[in-house]
Amino acid sequence: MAGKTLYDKLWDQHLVRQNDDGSALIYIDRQILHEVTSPQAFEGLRLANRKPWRIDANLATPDHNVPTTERSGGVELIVDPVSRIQVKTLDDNCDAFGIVEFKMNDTRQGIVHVVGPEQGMTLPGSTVVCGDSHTSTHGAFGALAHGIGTSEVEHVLATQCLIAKKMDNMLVRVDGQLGVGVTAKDVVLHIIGVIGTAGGNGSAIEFGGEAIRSISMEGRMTICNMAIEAGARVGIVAVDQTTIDYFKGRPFSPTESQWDAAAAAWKELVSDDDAEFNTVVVINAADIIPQVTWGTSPEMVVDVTATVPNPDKESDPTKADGIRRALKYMGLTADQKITDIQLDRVFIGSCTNSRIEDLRAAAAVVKGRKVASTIKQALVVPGSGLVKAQAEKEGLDKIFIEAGLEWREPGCSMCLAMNPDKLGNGEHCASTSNRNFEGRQGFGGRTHLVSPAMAAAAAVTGHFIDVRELMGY
Ligand SMILES: CC(C)[C@H](C(=O)O)[C@@H](O)C(=O)O
Ligand code: SF4
Repeated sequence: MAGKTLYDKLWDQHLVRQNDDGSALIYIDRQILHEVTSPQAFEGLRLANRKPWRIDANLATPDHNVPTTERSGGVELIVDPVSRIQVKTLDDNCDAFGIVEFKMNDTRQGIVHVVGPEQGMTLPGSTVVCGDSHTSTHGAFGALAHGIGTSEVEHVLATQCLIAKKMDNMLVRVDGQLGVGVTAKDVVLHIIGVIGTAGGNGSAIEFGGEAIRSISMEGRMTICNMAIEAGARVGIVAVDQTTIDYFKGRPFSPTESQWDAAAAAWKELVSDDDAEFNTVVVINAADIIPQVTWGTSPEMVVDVTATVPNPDKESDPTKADGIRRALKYMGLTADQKITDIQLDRVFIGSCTNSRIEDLRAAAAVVKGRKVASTIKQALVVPGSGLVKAQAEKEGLDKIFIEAGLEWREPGCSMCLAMNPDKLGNGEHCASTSNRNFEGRQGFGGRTHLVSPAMAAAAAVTGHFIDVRELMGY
């Protein structure tokens, strides 16, 4: 019998019951909650007169609707009534049910997918869910993590179990070493360019290979974060020493007396050498250079040195139509150079790229430079209050402010238009987030997905530029 993949192992370790119809019941170790997808779940509990089954398995924080400007005035200062009610409702529900919540003005508040790992709430070998598609982020730690719907949030709160169906196994192997100035974001955008936004449908993608092994935990989170953009609900990376080192001393990590046993168990969280995957995709790290999306789907991505595609050169009529539509929405012309795209705003943040390493990368580029005069706004939004504090300790805030970027409070911010940070109609934004759908960052807004270093380079030049060229790598 063939060996097991990491996904198989995690599944088997959490399987409570396998049903004949293919569905199964799996045990959920941790649930993370935010204000958008939890209100009806709590309401459901109330109506059924239930309590959460294991209160301390949950952690909550508001992120999507919080303003990122000065907010010491508390929840009442949220102008939009729907946003205000959502944040207040999360506060009230967590108070009522006794769930630990990092409220808006708690220094530990932030984007759920930054806060969970940072606190050690997400652990290797655990199952983690959240009513949010980018829960795939947590798979970077060798955890089985994916987004769930609101009714499932209620089910997990009530029973600590989830009805699920086992996915296929897919391996995306990135062989060789990444070049200087090429980051995890470029890797995942390149992968999506190769396999497409439906490439991972129905699969749990394990990211492996030499290049992935050499990437930090922050970078692995960036990659797993966008597994969902490749069609997979689950992205996963095997545990190694980098993973284990990340958890030392985090608030919810195993304590001193349990540490050795935990670390020994975590080391087993790798796919067996003879494990069989349903699909294997091999990518050569040397082929990856900084990436920029030009269209309205993450798979519409090219090298920064390339040109915008020409629909007349596309033989598949459906694809040609898709390119035409995207070019129209994006206000771009076929064959235009990517480096000729002028930008209006820059957004450095989101659960894809708002961790300390991302901020360091962006700061290294803007240091000693100024935001181009044609840029209306360049925002830096740390993923959590703790990331913000660390960045300030390192003086990164001063570098950003000095260069003319705005230094904000943590939250989802301009990743999606659920708070005051939005694009204007027709504006182009170099964004480190994960989705470039029509209207994602504001009505008529035009999103280009890039790495933090590339966004920073765009901020100081006003257009896309190969960051390796700017930095003289
Ligand atoms: C609001 C939430 C349900 C949504 C998600 O599930 O991903 C959001 O976080 C997003 O990125 O679009
Ligand atoms: S930062 Fe963006 S992608 Fe991440 S959870 Fe918030 S809205 Fe979703």
